[in-house]
Amino acid sequence: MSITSDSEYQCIAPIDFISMTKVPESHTWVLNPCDENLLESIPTIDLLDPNAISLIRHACEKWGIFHVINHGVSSQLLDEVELQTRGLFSLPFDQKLQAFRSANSISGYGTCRRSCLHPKRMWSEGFTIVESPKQDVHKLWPHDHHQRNHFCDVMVMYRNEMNKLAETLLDLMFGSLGLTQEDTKQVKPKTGLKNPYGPLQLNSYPICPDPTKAMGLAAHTDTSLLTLLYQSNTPTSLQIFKEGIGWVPVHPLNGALIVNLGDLMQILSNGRFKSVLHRAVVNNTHHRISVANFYGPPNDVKLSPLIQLGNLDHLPLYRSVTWKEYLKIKAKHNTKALEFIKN
Ligand SMILES: O=C(O)CCC(=O)C(=O)O
Ligand SMILES: [Fe+2]
Repeated sequence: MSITSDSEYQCIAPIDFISMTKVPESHTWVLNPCDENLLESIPTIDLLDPNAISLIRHACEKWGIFHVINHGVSSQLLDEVELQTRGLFSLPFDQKLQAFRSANSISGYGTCRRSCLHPKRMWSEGFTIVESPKQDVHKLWPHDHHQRNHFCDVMVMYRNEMNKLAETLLDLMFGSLGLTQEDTKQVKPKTGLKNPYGPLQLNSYPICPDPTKAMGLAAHTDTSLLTLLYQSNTPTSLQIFKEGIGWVPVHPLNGALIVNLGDLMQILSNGRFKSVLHRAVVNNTHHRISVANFYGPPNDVKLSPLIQLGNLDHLPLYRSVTWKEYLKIKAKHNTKALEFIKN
């Protein structure tokens, strides 16, 4: 496994959102809204653009997030991933609970792992795939082996495509800092391992009777090196926090994938690239889904700012940590975690 178990987090079961006609007290948040009329928007990078490398560097320094187009992942595969994800979350609630994740595991059905860090619950449910999804999927469709096999095949294919794309993007990002593939090879997942990559997270945001009072996914940064996110073409839900502006909406862009930087990238780049604070809100007309592929190094590789290489010639801002150690710090300090490994 390339990630720690979630014993640091308490497992909290979702509720049956379909049966809710109002937002219960347990799920009521006070939201500081986002200005939907903002003209600012995240950059879009065309991977076929000859200037892609410098555009990526600019996007990573200024935004920590961008849309990527001409990424080489087929629209048929993206459509199928959305269809399968919708199929899973449309199962009866009792059926989904059969695959409820246990206290010492990450995989399966449940609420966002960070739910227990907040006094109120979120308006979302998730399904996490760490190694093979086979066991959990068996609990969801016990009598339909065709459906089970198809779901697993689609998700495995998608993960492979995402990890290939993440690798390409990582080379471009590191390359833009003057780092070579040799410099960075130890922080990349190792294909020889049983399960070299981070988890795949399927997110579902059911229709909400009062979106002004509910939170889909609370503000957080990802711990990964980078996250590749697919979002359904439903009303805008993802928002990022930009210093000096506030919450900026990330509108769906047909065929594009979202690339967002995680804390490990901020550490490796010695703060040159920023991990992005983001959250998801909900709506009262459409069931939204998103699929996040968290890409990162093997669990036990020590990561420190790559200052002696490339053109990161400053004192290291962060001490070295493994992904596993950092997840423990994150479970305790959430969005303040990076402060705790500052030199
Ligand atoms: O649903 C989204 O747009 C965001 C998902 C996300 O941030 C996550 O899974 O970490
Ligand atoms: Fe995230």
